[in-house]
Amino acid sequence: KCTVVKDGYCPVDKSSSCSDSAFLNPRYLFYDVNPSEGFNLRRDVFMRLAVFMHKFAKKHNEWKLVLPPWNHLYHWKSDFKQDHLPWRHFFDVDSMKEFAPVIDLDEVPEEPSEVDLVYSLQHFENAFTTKKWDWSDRFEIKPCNGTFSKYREVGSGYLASLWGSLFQSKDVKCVSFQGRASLLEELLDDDAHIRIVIDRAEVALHDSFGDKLYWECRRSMRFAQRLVSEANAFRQSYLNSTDDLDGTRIPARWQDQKGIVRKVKGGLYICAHLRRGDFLYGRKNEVPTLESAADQLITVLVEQNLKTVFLCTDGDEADKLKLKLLLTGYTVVTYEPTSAELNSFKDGGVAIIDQIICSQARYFIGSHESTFSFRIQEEREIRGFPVEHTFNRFCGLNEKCEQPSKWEIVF
Ligand SMILES: C[C@@H]1O[C@H](OP(=O)(O)OP(=O)(O)OC[C@H]2O[C@@H](n3cnc4c(=O)[nH]c(N)nc43)[C@H](O)[C@@H]2O)[C@@H](O)[C@H](O)[C@@H]1O
Repeated sequence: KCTVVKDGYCPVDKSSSCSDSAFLNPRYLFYDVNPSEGFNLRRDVFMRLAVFMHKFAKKHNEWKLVLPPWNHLYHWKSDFKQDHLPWRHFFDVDSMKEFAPVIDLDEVPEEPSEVDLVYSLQHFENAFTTKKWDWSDRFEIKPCNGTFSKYREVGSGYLASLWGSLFQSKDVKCVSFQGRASLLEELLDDDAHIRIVIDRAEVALHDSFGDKLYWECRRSMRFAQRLVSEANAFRQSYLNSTDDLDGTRIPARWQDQKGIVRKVKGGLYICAHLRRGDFLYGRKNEVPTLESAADQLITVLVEQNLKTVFLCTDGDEADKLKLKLLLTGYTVVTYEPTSAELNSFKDGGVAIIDQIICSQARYFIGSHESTFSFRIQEEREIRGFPVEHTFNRFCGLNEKCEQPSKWEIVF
């Protein structure tokens, strides 16, 4: 049954009777991210590791990258618990497996409560304060800085909280780390352990941001089909938008997409991603007042000769109502799940549905330095929108406003 050794590894789900030593003696690379990071930065951290695994697995096909379950994130405001969600709740993990050997935690045989070793990444001390900065890629096992308090010595090992569960680790090593994720290869090469955790994985950087491999990995991150279906049904019902009408259809398999022609029109609406929440104080100069946001939207609507805005925001009901009033004469559409739908999709799924609807709009305007907006821009790049219809953002009232960098897709 182990049919494929394409690109040097067998996709794990097709491998049950493979006699390859990789399947007889699998090794698992777990990872975790600083708990305060949001959903869309976590997706970016995943990509850094997935690109690394894509290359590493060609030489060491016994390794699988284990996707850390999603635990209730700070931004998930619904009051029901949203813990231990596997990646397949949000993403098409089978599609992701076609890029790199990744598995959800519950696919690890005998889900472990014990790992062999945690490498906890940390920045070099004074890395950002000394004037003489050493830019070279490097790492060094060092005494642990603040993050070490996360690990408690118990008996001959350690107890650690990883992705919201308690784990025992035989050992913990802190690694001052500076550079690309592929530097991890040197750490793993010298190691004979079976279950290794890379904690604070966000410290590792992209091997190469925005190159062909980056985009292959990004294209493989298709959303879970039920979220796509829900977004598509909503588009059809409330925005008269379908892939065929809008010309936004892409091949069913990401591997079959060979390029884009930047002629895609999209649905007859603009999408506004208006980040509020913690941005109201964290990015207060760049967040527009609602009056200013409405003015900026009217300018775009007139320019694009459109009458409809799909509003996607983490603002509250009062914000949405006020914006609707400020846009009287235009139609403002929002995706409002029933409580049963919210319970089923969860806050993260609803956010993805918002993102999917935005990725199909004729024109997109997002929020300054929001990774939520960045991921929408990437989806639109995959569909082939003209760049000027994608890389736009709201400006703060008194800000010297620069538009976002144009990170164009590469095949
Ligand atoms: C500055 C940093 O910005 C980072 O936010 P930023 O990149 O926008 O993007 P995220 O890291 O994804 O965090 C924002 C979260 O807020 C919710 N959210 C934001 N906008 C929308 C929306 O339009 N629709 C829906 N349904 N949900 C939204 C959603 O849960 C999303 O994952 C933060 O994660 C960090 O904590 C920090 O504040």
